[in-house]
Amino acid sequence: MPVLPPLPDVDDTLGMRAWVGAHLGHLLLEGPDDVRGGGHRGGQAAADAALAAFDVTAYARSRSTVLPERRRGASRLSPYVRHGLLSLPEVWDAVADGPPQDRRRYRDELLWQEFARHLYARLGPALAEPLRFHPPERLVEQEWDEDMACVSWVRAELENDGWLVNQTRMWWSSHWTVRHGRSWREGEDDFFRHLLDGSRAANRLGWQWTIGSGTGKPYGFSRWQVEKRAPQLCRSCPLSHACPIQDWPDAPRGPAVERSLVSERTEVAVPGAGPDAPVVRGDPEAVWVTAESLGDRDPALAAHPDLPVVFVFDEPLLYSLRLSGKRLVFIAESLADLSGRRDVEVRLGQVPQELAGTPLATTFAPVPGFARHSSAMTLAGLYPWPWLAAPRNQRLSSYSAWRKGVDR
Ligand SMILES: Cc1cc2nc3c(=O)[nH]c(=O)nc-3n(C[C@H](O)[C@H](O)[C@H](O)COP(=O)(O)OP(=O)(O)OC[C@H]3O[C@@H](n4cnc5c(N)ncnc54)[C@H](O)[C@@H]3O)c2cc1C
Repeated sequence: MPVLPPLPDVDDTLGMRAWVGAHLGHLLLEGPDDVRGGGHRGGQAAADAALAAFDVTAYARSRSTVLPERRRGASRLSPYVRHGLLSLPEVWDAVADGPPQDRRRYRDELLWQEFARHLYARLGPALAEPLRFHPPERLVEQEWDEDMACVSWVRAELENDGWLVNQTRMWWSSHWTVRHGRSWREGEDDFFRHLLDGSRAANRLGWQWTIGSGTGKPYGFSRWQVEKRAPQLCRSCPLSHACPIQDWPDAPRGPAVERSLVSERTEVAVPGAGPDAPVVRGDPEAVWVTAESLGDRDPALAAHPDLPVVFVFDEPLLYSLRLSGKRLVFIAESLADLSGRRDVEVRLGQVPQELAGTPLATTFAPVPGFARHSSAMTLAGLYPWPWLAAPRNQRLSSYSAWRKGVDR
């Protein structure tokens, strides 16, 4: 496949949508003609500005606030964390001077992200299987009431912005699976198509924890949470006097999984933790950046400041995923921003074929796709992933068991 034409300027919103529509539109959920951006601008400059503007004060109290938006305490940094524009260690350090309670709570959430990455590094695609308990079973399918203000509002925010606070992710996933018995795998795929921070690691962990597959305790979503976190939604709801979620859902946990991969210290080779130090086997001619690590401070990019950079949109993968255009706009903006400082070539096709024959430097990524592709490529330099706490065979049976094995 050809090298794609140069990206528009990162601030050229219309140009960027047109570029994504023209070159990637055949792979998108919405098709080529309805490409829109989400609620975050991609790129290192936007990521650095968002981190600089974030104040962790009052995070512990207001992290779960849904509305009004100005009272939300969540950092909204997740799309930048997801795509490696901000590493977990640098976000960790950025809150060092915050009030102790807020700093502790915030860092705890960063560790949940790290826990998700450890799970995915160790289990790979098996993270899509229930970890300890099967999902709760529903024998009678309840009617899904489209008029509920809370649920339809969450849906609109997901589709328009591609970002939700943690609280409403839990509402939606509980409503979907715990109350309605719908497949959590389908719900997870749907989130993945829209969320700008969508990662298999954190998304699968979030779904498994909400529906009780990780803990045996499904999270129940009912009117009570909406009244507490976003009361204006209940006030505006046409079903306010006949609320379908007035009571807690009947949420018995599913049966235990017979052979739980997280209850044993299972060693699964792919993708693993990656190298602890750079592995240099030759002279690279280019740096290959992946969607896991698009920032200027990517270790391979930083080690080779004068080399050209190459990124490949993985056509077969994107064809099967059918992502919303806003996700690819975010990635294209990130590459456009990088192009302001580096010589960036963007390609579309099968990753190993596109890069065949070029000795490359790259940063290890703890996802199965990296292991698959990189084994078929010529890697002259492989750089370590910036872990917050490197995997050392910690227990994965629960967050608290894992946390005990982490030196942070
Ligand atoms: C059903 C469900 C699906 C989810 N899917 C994703 C996903 O695809 N990608 C994703 O990054 N997060 C996911 N999360 C976790 C969490 O909701 C988001 O990370 C968080 O809402 C992002 O907003 P923020 O940056 O303002 O977070 P903050 O509250 O400011 O937290 C700071 C950072 O910590 C990390 N973090 C916070 N909470 C969690 C958590 N529960 N699990 C893992 N990491 C966390 C994120 O990197 C986040 O940017 C999901 C949660 C649920 C319940």
